[in-house]
Amino acid sequence: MTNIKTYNAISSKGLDYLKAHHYEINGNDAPKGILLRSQNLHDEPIDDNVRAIVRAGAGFNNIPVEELSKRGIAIFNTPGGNANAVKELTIASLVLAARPVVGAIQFANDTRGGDVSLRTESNKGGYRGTELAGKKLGVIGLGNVGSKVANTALALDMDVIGYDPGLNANTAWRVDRHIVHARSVEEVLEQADYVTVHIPLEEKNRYFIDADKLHLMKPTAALLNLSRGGIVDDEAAKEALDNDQLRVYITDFADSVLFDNPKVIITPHIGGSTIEAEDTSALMAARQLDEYLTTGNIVNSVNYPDINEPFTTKYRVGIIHENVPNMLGQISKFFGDHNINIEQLSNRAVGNYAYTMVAINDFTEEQQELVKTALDEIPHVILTRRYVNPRI
Ligand SMILES: NC(=O)c1ccc[n+]([C@@H]2O[C@H](COP(=O)([O-])OP(=O)(O)OC[C@H]3O[C@@H](n4cnc5c(N)ncnc54)[C@H](O)[C@@H]3O)[C@@H](O)[C@H]2O)c1
Ligand SMILES: O=C(O)[C@H](O)COP(=O)(O)O
Repeated sequence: MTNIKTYNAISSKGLDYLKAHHYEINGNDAPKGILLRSQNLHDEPIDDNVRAIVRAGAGFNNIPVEELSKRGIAIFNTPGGNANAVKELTIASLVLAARPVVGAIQFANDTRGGDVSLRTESNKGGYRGTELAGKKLGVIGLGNVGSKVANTALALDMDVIGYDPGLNANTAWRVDRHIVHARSVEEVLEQADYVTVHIPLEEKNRYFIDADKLHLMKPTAALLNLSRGGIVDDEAAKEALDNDQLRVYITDFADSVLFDNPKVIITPHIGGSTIEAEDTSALMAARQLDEYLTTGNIVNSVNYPDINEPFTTKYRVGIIHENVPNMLGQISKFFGDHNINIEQLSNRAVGNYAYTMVAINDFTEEQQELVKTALDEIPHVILTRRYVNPRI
């Protein structure tokens, strides 16, 4: 049985799927795959046997993607699997930023003795809030989460302005046509009463919301960060709050600099923590992992191009290689030189890496052995795997 190593609490929906497909979970053999959530893999040795790592969730900044890509390890995430959960917590956070609900609950619970009803009723003026309707929400990042937040805010009668220079023809359609597309993030920050950030923690996004950007915001504005610690410069946010340049900051990422601050609300990274989101993400992750390990199909990879073709031949060879000239020429020449007939050849490249899948019907044991060893000798080939179709 193929062993899969797991980290973190992975929903049984995903684990059961793998067990039903003849995988062992956390067995004694060297693992072929890793399934995880937020476990930090940056300082963790990854066994040479590992061929795939799947993040049951969206953010993959906990995985050393570049280093593992050079070793031929395919890395996947489960885009959208927990987006609804984050959307709902973001809407809750908007309400918490508009109405002093947290303080009001605390006050009601702290009320001891006397005429409780009179005491709470007479003090409720101290917990007056504002309404979201008619206010402007700025959404930075209109991906799986941001687009849902933006669309839902329209239904709350908010005006919505969004910023995402990475939208393409496939992703732009998710965003309601009533959402104004800003040309710059500055435009969003200057106009919005509420700003919510839904972007990945990549190097270019570290401290994306820094002191300069905070200065552009209205002093009455609220800032929400349910994307990652490190996307907002928390020290700068604290300073903006202390200097009345920002009204409230809600974050899903604890940072000691923000503790015990009445203008801050911290949740302990629970954006994706619903039963539904954990089930969906784990099942997506398990399916993608099984699909790659058994057919070579790549779906939702964050480091290699996706290729997802029906497995209709007896064999396939998947070749992960660098995205440099003449690789297809050399690969097809290799098969021709060894008298192996190619039924179908698929190739895609993204960034520094490319994936070539060769479909084969007639493939002797000797030829298979050769492919396993000699193909890897072609310069810039990183890893070759052979797949056998169990249905033929
Ligand atoms: N709090 C939680 O539990 C939780 C749950 C899910 C996701 N997240 C975080 O939220 C992030 C977003 O999730 P998603 O599912 O929407 O991801 P996604 O990949 O679907 O969308 C991210 C969007 O951000 C855009 N983007 C990237 N950099 C940008 C920038 N500088 N300015 C504007 N737009 C930018 C991209 O073009 C993309 O459309 C994840 O990377 C993860 O870190 C947190
Ligand atoms: O990026 C994500 O999907 C979220 O941050 C959820 O993380 P978790 O799986 O550790 O809850």
